Amino acid sequence: MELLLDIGNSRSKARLHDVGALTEIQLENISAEQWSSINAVYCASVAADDRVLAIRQQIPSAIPFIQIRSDAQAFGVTNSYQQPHLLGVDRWLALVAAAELYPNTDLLIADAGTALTIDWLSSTGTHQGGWILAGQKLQQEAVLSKTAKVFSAELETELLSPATDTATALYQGAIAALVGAIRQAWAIKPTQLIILTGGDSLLLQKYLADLPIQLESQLIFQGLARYIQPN
Ligand SMILES: Nc1ncnc2c1ncn2[C@@H]1O[C@H](COP(=O)(O)OP(=O)(O)O)[C@@H](O)[C@H]1O
Ligand SMILES: CC(C)(COP(=O)(O)O)[C@@H](O)C(=O)NCCC(=O)O
Ligand SMILES: [K+]
Repeated sequence: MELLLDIGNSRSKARLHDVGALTEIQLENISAEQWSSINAVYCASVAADDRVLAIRQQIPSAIPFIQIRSDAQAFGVTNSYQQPHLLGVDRWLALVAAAELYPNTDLLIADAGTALTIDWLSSTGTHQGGWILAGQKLQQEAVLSKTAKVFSAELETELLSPATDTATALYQGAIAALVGAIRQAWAIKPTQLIILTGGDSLLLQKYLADLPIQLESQLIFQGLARYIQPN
């Protein structure tokens, strides 16, 4: 069994990997018995090194800790960055997993977390580049932090429509930015499929129902799993 870690800028997520099956788990809930059957930890982090260090301290030191980095090429996927290691490892792993799940298919991959990333992957496994923009919360926080009279509220709306109060206007503006960017990406370079992942993927899905969307909530973990070395 292996422990897979996805350390994002907002939160850390963990899965136990057992012969291909992924089970959600909280690091602090892993029992002594479970630790004893974990052969290795595979970690993908886009967060600061001190976050990784703090997490590492919760892991028995005898277990090998393998930190995955973006490659120029692996598993039939080619990175488009001139300096491949600078592509976020979460974006890299999403490409690796998507190429395996949807072979011979050109894809747009949108990862809606702290940031929204949008990446194009050709049917032959070549990353063609992508975009980074502020995610749902950051979109709102940017406006809140630089204005005096805008305020927010806990909201959920079903449709995008002209808003007639401040909090809804801010919320819908944020959703429109994300949905708009995904639609714009698809408009300038359409693909057979759009894969949505990340904490806000479910939220965004309902505003994109007319597009060929596939939700893949475990994409980063599926990418990490490809790096598991046989014992
Ligand atoms: N259980 C949850 N806990 C925290 N955030 C969640 C949860 N479910 C969905 N979200 C949404 O997911 C977003 C974070 O997405 P995630 O992909 O985990 O980000 P990151 O990888 O950048 O840490 C939050 O902004 C929030 O809107
Ligand atoms: C763009 C990101 C911040 C997204 O991270 P997340 O929203 O998942 O926390 C991350 O992939 C990153 O730090 N990338 C490095 C820069 C790049 O990909 O070009
Ligand atoms: K992201």
